[in-house]
Amino acid sequence: MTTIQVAGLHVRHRRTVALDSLDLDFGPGVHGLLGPNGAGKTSLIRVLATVAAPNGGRVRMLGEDIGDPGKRAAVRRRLGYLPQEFGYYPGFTVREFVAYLAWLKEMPATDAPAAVERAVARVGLADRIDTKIRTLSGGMIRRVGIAQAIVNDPSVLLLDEPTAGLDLEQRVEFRELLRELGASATVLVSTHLVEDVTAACTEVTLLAEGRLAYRGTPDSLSALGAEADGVGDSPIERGYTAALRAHRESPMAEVTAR
Ligand SMILES: Nc1ncnc2c1ncn2[C@@H]1O[C@H](COP(=O)(O)OP(=O)(O)OP(=O)(O)O)[C@@H](O)[C@H]1O
Repeated sequence: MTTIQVAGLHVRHRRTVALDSLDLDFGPGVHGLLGPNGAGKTSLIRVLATVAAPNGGRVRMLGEDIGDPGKRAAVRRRLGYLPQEFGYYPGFTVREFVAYLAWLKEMPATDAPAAVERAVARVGLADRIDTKIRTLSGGMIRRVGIAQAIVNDPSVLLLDEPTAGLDLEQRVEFRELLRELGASATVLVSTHLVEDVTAACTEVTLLAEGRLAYRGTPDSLSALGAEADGVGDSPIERGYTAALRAHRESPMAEVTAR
């Protein structure tokens, strides 16, 4: 089942081409979005989150064309989004902030309080729910960001570097949460931490210079690393460097292994 279809997507920031005629589709599961700095990961996630309009191309999400302003509100109610730079109100408690986001997502008022408690518990902050956000650590604030993204049980969840700032134990728990969420939702996670991809993702999409460089499973990417003599400290790191090298040597060719 395809929940997100991207066709000919083009995004420019002034003179920089961030996404260059990108075609992609995603279905339920956890999709790791990898790529070097400036590859276009954030640009893609921002278009999918409906916070940035592309310069060209089309995106269908959950059966709707998100370029159609009349369809966007219905899609947004079924979306969860954690931006790379996540804004919050430091004087709000965790409960108040996540409840505010539930309200913005137009959740029914009768369901919201229990949904807020459930989302906060899922990120391991139940004991801090009535604490002001300004008194939390950076990693805890990141977890508040994840809680607001999942409060509406989204069908599409977009997480831009969600594990940045989380300690190892939290990352391990977060991967478990990702696997749970990916059982029913389409989850896109951009990350620089390839070990998160190995542990939690069902598929890998590697972008480079605004184009698709590789698609496959974490295992197939690791296998490519062994075959193509990639460099790195783990099988998936070797796969990552091998796929990037192949893409740079022949940028029109996407290496696909499914
Ligand atoms: N607001 C902006 N103004 C100008 N250029 C931008 C802007 N945002 C992004 N870019 C450029 O667009 C390209 C893609 O950036 P993007 O942030 O999408 O990449 P990324 O893969 O998320 O990178 P990172 O891993 O560093 O977060 C880069 O060349 C970047 O410099």
